[in-house]
Amino acid sequence: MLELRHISKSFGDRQVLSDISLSINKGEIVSILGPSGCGKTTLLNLILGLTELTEGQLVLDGEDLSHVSMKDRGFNIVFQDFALFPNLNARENILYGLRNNPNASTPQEVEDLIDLLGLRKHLDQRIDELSGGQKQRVAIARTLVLKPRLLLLDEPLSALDGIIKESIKERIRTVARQYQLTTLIVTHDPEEALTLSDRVLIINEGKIAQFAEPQTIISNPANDFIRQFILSQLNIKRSNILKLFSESLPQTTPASSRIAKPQPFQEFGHAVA
Ligand SMILES: Nc1ncnc2c1ncn2[C@@H]1O[C@H](COP(=O)(O)OP(=O)(O)OP(=O)(O)O)[C@@H](O)[C@H]1O
Repeated sequence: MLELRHISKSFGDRQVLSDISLSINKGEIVSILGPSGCGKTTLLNLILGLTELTEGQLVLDGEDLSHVSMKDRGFNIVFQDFALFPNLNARENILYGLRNNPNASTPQEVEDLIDLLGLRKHLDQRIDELSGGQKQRVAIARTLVLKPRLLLLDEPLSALDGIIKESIKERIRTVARQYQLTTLIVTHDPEEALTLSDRVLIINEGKIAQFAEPQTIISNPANDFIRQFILSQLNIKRSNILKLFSESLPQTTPASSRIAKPQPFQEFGHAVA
């Protein structure tokens, strides 16, 4: 279990995060959602160890990691721009991290991961010959061969759309379940957070606005900020949200009354990105 205990962060006089306390279960997928500047990236960087805490503690399975270096925390992040090597092919990128840590995965584990992420037929292609979804899967594979104790994803779907996005979501879920890998995802997109995660952490102005399961956030938003933040996005993408949460929405709210009868959720599990 990952525990954040009364975490605060200031840059100079400016407090960016204040008194963040929560626990995340092993294998859980949690999205960190909030408007631009609310402190999402700062929180991710504090967990990763890129930034020092001002106050509070970060504890994993009872071990206090608050002052442990980034390298020794054993976490890993997939950045928004993938940070792949364009002159290497997909296989070389996946294996790159193992050069300094050759025993992190066995050859069989690497092959299993390649199959799990559907990358076998792309292994000999150079990075600039791959689609956005394929690059994202290579970036995830390259991180996973190092067997991180925690997977952090920074806006993993922002460069993708439609069926490719759904396919990557499905794969992130499969990886988290199969490897019991606690996964934290930064996003500014409510639809993404609500459809991908077990629980969503909504931050507003550096404080927790709500930390709950998607259905609870939809049916029982904690305050006006959530109501407006979620509902305004629902108005744009309501059909997608409703496919998943039609039963959770109160029947009498203005938003739900404007919405057409929900269609069954379309399964994209076998789509190829
Ligand atoms: N190194 C720093 N020094 C000073 N202020 C910083 C630093 N890093 C972040 N901030 C400030 O902290 C606040 C939160 O920034 P952060 O990047 O965490 O927000 P965010 O929610 O990730 O935003 P976005 O969605 O736009 O990336 C911002 O007001 C930002 O200006």
